Amino acid sequence: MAGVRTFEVPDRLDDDEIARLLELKGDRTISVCLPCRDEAATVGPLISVIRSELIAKTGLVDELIVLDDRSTDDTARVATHAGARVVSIDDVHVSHGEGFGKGNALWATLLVSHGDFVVWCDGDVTSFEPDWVSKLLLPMLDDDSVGMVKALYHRPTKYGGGGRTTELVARPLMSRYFPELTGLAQPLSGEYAGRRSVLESLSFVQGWGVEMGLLIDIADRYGPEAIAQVDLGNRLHRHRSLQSLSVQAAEVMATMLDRAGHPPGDGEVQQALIRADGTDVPLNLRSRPSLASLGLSRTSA
Ligand SMILES: O=c1ccn([C@@H]2O[C@H](COP(=O)(O)OP(=O)(O)O)[C@@H](O)[C@H]2O)c(=O)[nH]1
Ligand SMILES: O=C(O)[C@@H](COP(=O)(O)O)O[C@H]1O[C@H](CO)[C@@H](O)[C@H](O)[C@H]1O
Repeated sequence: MAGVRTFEVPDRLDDDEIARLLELKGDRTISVCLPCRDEAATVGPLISVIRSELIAKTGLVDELIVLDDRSTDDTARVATHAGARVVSIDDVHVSHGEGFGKGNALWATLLVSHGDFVVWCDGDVTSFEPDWVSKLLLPMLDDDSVGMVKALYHRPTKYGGGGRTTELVARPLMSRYFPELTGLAQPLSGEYAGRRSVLESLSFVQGWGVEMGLLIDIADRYGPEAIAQVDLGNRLHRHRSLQSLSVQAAEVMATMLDRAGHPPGDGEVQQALIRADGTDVPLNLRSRPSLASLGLSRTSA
């Protein structure tokens, strides 16, 4: 069975490898986008290192955007001060209607960025290395048939393993319905790169189902071999409570079951996670249409 491809990359990219990467890039452009909701505590150093190592030093990255998703902390000020272009989600909503969630933020970054390739990174990562961006780009710059590159990493924390939603929801459902994706170690990883022409052809689930939706749709449309993964080493990030993660799990599950052809049965469809005390949390299962379907495509990298 065809599946996703794992590309070997060196632990550290030396000057020769960076030079080769720049040659492969040619005159194509690269955007790094950070979706952020209340990430003032961690986003500054991320921006600084991307600016100094990937923009000023090598010129690999052409554009750095922080998408501020209604932060109530100092994210916008910190990000502006560190040198990112900060886009408020409210400005996107003025022209495209209101949305919510991580997927909505990612879709907005695709809309406002210009790169032929887009690299995403979560704003709460504290183990970021500039090589991550280079490694995520390598397979796509080298091979035109690769449309998306996901990070594969190790999580040296007490939570261990692949992450709780990954191991308890995404992986079991991949095994059952999408075996062609099971080779992906970190399907939910927030660090990944995409080819604009591919990304613009896809709709984006607005909530936490966005990563699984994109992967399933790319495999369906372009074949699983259009998806690659590269090893980025160790990753550290903030951990949510189980209570909060259960909403993420419910949205990932709903996205996967919908795409597997198992939407909820007849009768009233529950679009909420119902807790034992009877309270319910609405699930964010709406989608943003592909940019191509809106006539908003930019390039064809
Ligand atoms: O509605 C949302 C939810 C998340 N995020 C951002 O998406 C990334 C991933 O979210 P988070 O790290 O909270 O997920 P977790 O790793 O805890 O599952 C982070 O940069 C968040 O700030 C966002 O912009 N809007
Ligand atoms: O993998 C998972 O199960 C969750 C939660 O991880 P933890 O159990 O807190 O290590 O984390 C994923 O989702 C996040 C939101 O998009 C991303 O930030 C992580 O990269 C991703 O692994």
